[in-house]
Amino acid sequence: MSGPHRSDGRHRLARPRPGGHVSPARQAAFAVLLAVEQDEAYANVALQQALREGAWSARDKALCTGLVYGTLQRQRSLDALIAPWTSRPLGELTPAVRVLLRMAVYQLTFLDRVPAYAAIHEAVELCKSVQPQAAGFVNGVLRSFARAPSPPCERLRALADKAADEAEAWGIWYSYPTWLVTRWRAAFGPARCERMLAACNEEAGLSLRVNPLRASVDAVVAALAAQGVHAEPSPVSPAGVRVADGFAVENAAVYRDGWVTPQDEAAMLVAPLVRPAEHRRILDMCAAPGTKTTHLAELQADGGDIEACDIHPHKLRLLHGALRRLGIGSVRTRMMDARLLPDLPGMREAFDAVLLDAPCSGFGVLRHRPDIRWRRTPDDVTRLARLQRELLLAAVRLVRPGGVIVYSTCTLLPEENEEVVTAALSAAAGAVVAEDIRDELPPRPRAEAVDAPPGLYILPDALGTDGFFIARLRKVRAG
Ligand SMILES: C[S@@+](CC[C@H](N)C(=O)[O-])C[C@H]1O[C@@H](n2cnc3c(N)ncnc32)[C@H](O)[C@@H]1O
Repeated sequence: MSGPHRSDGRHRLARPRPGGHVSPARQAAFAVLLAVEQDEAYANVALQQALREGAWSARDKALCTGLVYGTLQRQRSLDALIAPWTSRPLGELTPAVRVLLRMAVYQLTFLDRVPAYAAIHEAVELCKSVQPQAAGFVNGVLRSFARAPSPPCERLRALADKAADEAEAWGIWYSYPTWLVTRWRAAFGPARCERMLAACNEEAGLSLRVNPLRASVDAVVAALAAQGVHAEPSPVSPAGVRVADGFAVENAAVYRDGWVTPQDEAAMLVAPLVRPAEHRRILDMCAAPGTKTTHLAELQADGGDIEACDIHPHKLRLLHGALRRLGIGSVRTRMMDARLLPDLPGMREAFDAVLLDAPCSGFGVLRHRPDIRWRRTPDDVTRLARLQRELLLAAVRLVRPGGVIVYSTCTLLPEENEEVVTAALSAAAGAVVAEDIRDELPPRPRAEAVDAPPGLYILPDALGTDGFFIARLRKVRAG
């Protein structure tokens, strides 16, 4: 393979080899951030790969993760803070120097427990190992930054106050692209928008969905307690368990033995709305890596008939692994563009229920994917909305009269959500109608869900979960 990209999105990480002492956490964080900056690596994939490659203490793992996610998340704020201290615009520096400055200024600004000398010294040592001629420059910028009289947060506030308008000011202060702030303000109102901006910068907790084929919520809580891990039933989903920070679930028996699947609690609300117990033949159109497919099968006690489709073979392999681990036998998989499914023989109106958990811009999962905010553009949103409309129209052709379609995304833009469903309702000319799903939600999300007819949102500031949009349509006549 010639370039840095591989078909599964994984990356070759070039580790720097500094001469002076640099903690393994900072070395690895730098390698991941550089891969994101210069090779457009996905941060979560590159980070997982880096963490798999070493024997990590829990402390180093947490520091590395915090540095990668924090630096990416706060990138706009950091760039604004750094700009006054460099003679050249940041965009003209090499990716390595840009990343080193951001990583160090992130520590100097947002991490109270990291001493300034450690952040600066290790940035300079790392610089010597990758671009020695720039080490003096990095040292000078960081020392001047650290010596400035006012605290960095005050300086950031002053920079935000100078912005042209409130959306730009929040973009600098909370570190988001202005276009996204503008759209959230328009969709959810200024007060809610500001709460969402703050919430998506919080660290995500770990939640697990319990596989009822193998265990109960109480049994999982007890098994974890026996290992000294605090867990408690989720207040959001009856299938969920919240687990204490820092728990490495992939190494735990409850995971290996198929008792649990890591899943955000808002995502756990989607599959029950398909009403799997009432619908035997279900199509999951965009299924991989299968977190919701397996939930559907669990809710059918593995006694239904589920077809799971996805366009990407490497993601379908993850789904196959999940089926094996969870002991599920009622799911068949198919690799293809789901928009073409209605053209296959025997597929038209063949399903009692269809789940379309559509590919989307992902702005509801910023806590897990902080780099998305810089990666996605308004053009991506327009392109995704077109794909979503086409997929939903295919879903209408695939479900039988009387059956249901659940449409969900983990993004928070009307263009990809209520506008997609509204367009499908009008294109279907009365063949499908929207259903009110609020009363079928568990009590906490029922109280917190925000109406966005023909669907609803679970917003990320409400329950400490990711943000989701969910709508359900029922086919009332053939068409
Ligand atoms: C939001 S993810 C699905 C997540 C999955 N439902 C889960 O809970 O694990 C969207 C998926 O759609 C797939 N996809 C994108 N375009 C597609 C298409 N035209 N047909 C089928 N799958 C597609 C992507 O590969 C991705 O796995």
